[in-house]
Amino acid sequence: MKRHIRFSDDENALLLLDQRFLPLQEKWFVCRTVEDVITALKEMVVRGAPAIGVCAAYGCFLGARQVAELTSNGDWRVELDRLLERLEDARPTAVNLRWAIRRMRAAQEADPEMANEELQWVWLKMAKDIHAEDIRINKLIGGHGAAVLPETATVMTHCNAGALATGGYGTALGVVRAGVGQGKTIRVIANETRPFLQGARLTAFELAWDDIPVQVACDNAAALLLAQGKIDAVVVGADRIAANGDIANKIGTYGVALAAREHGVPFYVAAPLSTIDRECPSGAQIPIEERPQQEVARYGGQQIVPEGVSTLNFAFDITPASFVTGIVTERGILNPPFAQSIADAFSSTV
Ligand SMILES: CSC[C@@H](O)[C@@H](O)C(=O)COP(=O)(O)O
Repeated sequence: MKRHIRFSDDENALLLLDQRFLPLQEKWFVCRTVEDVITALKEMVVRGAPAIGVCAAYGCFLGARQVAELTSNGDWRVELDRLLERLEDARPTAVNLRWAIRRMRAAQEADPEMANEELQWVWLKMAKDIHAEDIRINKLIGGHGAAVLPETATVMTHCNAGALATGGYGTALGVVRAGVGQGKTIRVIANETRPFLQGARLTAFELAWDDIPVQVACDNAAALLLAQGKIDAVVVGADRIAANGDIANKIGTYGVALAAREHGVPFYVAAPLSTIDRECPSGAQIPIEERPQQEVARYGGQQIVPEGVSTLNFAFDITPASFVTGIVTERGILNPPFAQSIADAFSSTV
């Protein structure tokens, strides 16, 4: 897969492969300000929890640069706070957004008198490091997850937890990529993932690009495919994982987990530790993003719901920890009971 998040030193801008137009068109969205990054996140130019975190880190740098141009002396810090608060609100469920901004902020708080120019330098370097680190972590996740897949496996995925949803390589699709790299014969059934069609458009696009066999199925075929014994493992990503192991992921994930449990198919969640929110005791405290009604009411630019009829557009659901076979992280696979294995993962060093 090509690199879809790039910082151009020549243009001094963040360039994002615009996922709204994939797989039909390759267009690039240019971010020069925090507002551009907020728009990119809200409009889903870029999406997927780890990718959102990487873009937020670059957004901090763009914010620091922008306030240096607009304000004088100490005022820039106040204006920067305001911009970063807005950035943090761009998408409520994906915790990597808050995680990245906190990490950037910690560097500033360590030296509160730091001049704007120096902060820009520090933050651009940090954003590039977070980006590179995410790819490295995805590869570790991939290696751990691939080890539990059979030599020949059909994997069901939901949404897109691939290179396009991360700094590169992918979490759930990182497991698939690493499995193929280990010489296993892996094919993927990608649930189409209404309404934004991340599975049909993005997962299929990036796997086909890498010559990994993939078929797209309607979301409502998932239970049938699991009942027919056609799936060896379900592997999905996560937007936020609570301290007890409850998982927030793309709407429809919970239904897939229910059917997988009923039919004895292992259900793995692949995510970096930065997706685990230890301040969130359970899934009940995870905010579920509601998106514009139009995303459900329209399909391919056409209105498909009668005018005047409202729609429900919850972007995520919560899969209880009891349905999860294992959480695949960069520190290995966490097993139930997750409250304990999550706490252990944070206390261990690699
Ligand atoms: C590696 S990405 C994991 C999740 O972020 C992914 O499965 C997902 O639900 C993304 O939702 P999205 O609304 O497309 O940002």
